[in-house]
Amino acid sequence: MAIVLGENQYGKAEVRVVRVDRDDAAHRITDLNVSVALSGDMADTHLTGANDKVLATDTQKNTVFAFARDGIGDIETYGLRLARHFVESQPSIHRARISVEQYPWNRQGHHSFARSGEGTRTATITFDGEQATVDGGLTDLTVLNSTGSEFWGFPRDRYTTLEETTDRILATAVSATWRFSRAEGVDWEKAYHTARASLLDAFADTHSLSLQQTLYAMGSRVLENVPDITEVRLSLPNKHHFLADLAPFGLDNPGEVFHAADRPYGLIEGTVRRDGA
Ligand SMILES: O=c1[nH]c(=O)c2[nH]c(=O)[nH]c2[nH]1
Repeated sequence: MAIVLGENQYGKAEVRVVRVDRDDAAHRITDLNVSVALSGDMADTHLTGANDKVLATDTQKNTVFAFARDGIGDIETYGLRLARHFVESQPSIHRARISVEQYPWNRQGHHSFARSGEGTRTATITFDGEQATVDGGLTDLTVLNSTGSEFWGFPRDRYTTLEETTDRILATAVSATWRFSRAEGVDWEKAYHTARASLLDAFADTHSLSLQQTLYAMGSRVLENVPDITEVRLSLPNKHHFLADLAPFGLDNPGEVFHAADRPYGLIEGTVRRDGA
């Protein structure tokens, strides 16, 4: 039986780069975690150890910092620059994938910032020498509705103990990834902020009969508001809040005291796309 090398990729993961823009008295901070994954003509290094086609991951890390010297701008543009550079400068590299996480900081003063808990912006850019693909997104955007959520009408079998409810807390930490229809001519900044606001608005104003229904509403809202986005993938952990039983202490609990359970949690995932995308 012959043994062959299968799919492979390599790169520097989680390069933490922080840029300070000092053009004005009010500085700006760009705080990123950048991962590079390259693939191409890498058989030799795996089969014989010849490294003449291997752009060192250390060089990749240096490139991430060097490209930040000219300014970073939005992470989609920065990722596109890096992806194109690796493929176009190294004949042995046929495909690059750049994944970027951006941590938000809120301004406290001209040169003082507080790390914000309002989610992490993400972008993944791939370039194969001809075609570039851009996925935007966000993670860790934690949201909660203290009413306006029901869950009932589900099947009951011998193992079902969950009570039906017409008023519960609905909470989740949103992870979303959206696919852009093109890699040029998009206002990435505007698209990100519109998509993010769409997710938040749809979460807040959907009277929820299930987290699945809320997921669909959130994805639809993004597609309605951002024409350049063709598909939204959502991963929504159901952060359960169980009404605490205070009866043993002789106390009632009219929906005021909850146990915020950590695990297990329901995990609701789905894709909402334009028909034909
Ligand atoms: O919104 C929900 N969807 C479910 O599929 C589910 N399952 C469950 O136990 N609680 C919930 N809530």
